[in-house]
Order: sequence, then C-alpha cells, then structure tokens
Amino acid sequence: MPVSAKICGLSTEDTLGAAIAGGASHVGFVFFAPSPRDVDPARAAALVAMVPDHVRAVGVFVDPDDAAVERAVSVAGIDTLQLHKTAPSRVAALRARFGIETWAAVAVKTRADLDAARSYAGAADRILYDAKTPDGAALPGGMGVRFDWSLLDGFRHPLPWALSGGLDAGNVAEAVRRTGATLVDVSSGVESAPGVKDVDKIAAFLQSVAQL
Ligand SMILES: O=C(O)c1ccccc1NCC(=O)[C@H](O)[C@H](O)COP(=O)(O)O
Repeated sequence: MPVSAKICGLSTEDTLGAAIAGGASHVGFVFFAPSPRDVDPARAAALVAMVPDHVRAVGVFVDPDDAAVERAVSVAGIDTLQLHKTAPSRVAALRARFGIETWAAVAVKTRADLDAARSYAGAADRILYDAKTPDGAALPGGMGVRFDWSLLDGFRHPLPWALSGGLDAGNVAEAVRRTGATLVDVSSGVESAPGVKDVDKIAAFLQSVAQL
C-alpha cells in the first residue's frame, strides 16, 4: 500500500515548494493558534494558490468558531479541515456547514484515549492520531511528541486515519511498519527551530516515505 504524507505548519513559499516537489499529498496551515506556525488567512491565500489540484490544502484549528473557519475557507481557500480539541458534535457541525473533508485530531497517550476516536464515527472523514502533549503545553500539536504506537495494535479504526506525533525522516519507516499507517503527518520533525521549516528535512522526510 503506498504511503502518503502531510507536511504541517507551512508558512513560506520555499518550504511549501519543497513539500509539493517532494510529493506531499497534503500541506497544512495553522490558523488562529498561539503557534510559531500560525499564518493569517490572507497570507495563507498566497501559499494555497501555489498548491496544485492533486495536493490537499489542510487548515489546522483548535476548537474554532464558525467565523474562523469561514475566513480560512473563503480567504485562504483551504479544502480540508483538521480540528484539534474539538468535540464530535462540533466536528460534525463544521463538516456539515462547510461541506469539505474534515479530520478529527485525537490526542493519544493511553488506550482509553484511542477508544475516544470511536465517537468521531459519522462526524469526521478521518482521524488523525496525534500524541497527547504535556499538561499545560501551549499547543495540542507540533511538539515532536510521539505516542506508544503499540496502542494501535489490533485497534479497529472507526474511520480512515493518519499517524502523527514525533515523526521524522529517521523513524517514519519504523512507524509505518509498526502501525500500518498509509498517511503520515509531520511538523517539528522537518524544522530547524520551532516554526522554522527546513527544505532539506522536508525532502529527506518525503524521500523516506517514498521508499516505503
Ligand atoms: O503545529 C502546530 O503549531 C499546531 C498548533 C495548533 C494545533 C495543531 C498544531 N499542529 C498539528 C499537526 O498536525 C502537527 O503536524 C502534529 O501535531 C505533529 O506535530 P509533530 O509532532 O511536531 O510532528
């Protein structure tokens, strides 16, 4: 099964170009979050304009209100929502309102966290399993934290899914081998500093994925 990759938290033309040239299937833009990767929708619009039709432009949000999503969809032109810390009913409501592919991020540390993914069946199109960040962390993602992949052993996924959390060029092959993921997501693993994407690391990550 071929493996696809999402490069998350892009904010510059050169790093977006590296993601597209390297074969990313999805590129992610973080909106309205206290993140070094946050991009204004107007700025994101210039980036999304570079994204070819075969690559999905994903807007990443933390429990957004309708107005935030409206701005990102109408101004930036994203075609997929990735929702962190968002209840299933709210995910379903945003998916119905905006009518675009919608992912629910599920923060995983224990098997019980994983079981919570079941409540997104019928509400989302895809689950993004991400690592639970430490209590008090400013962000629910992009922290380079990895969860225990063995938690996924034998788990019956309620929806199509993607694997995230602490991935990089050096461990993505093992992650895919251990979990069977067919879509992987990375942010800090392709950065030289928080929020600073690195074109060489992006290329190396995508090369590792292409070799799977
Ligand atoms: O990356 C952020 O700054 C961010 C901010 C707010 C919500 C989510 C965020 N990132 C979500 C992602 O999809 C990351 O790619 C994912 O958490 C993996 O990050 P990393 O472990 O650094 O590869």
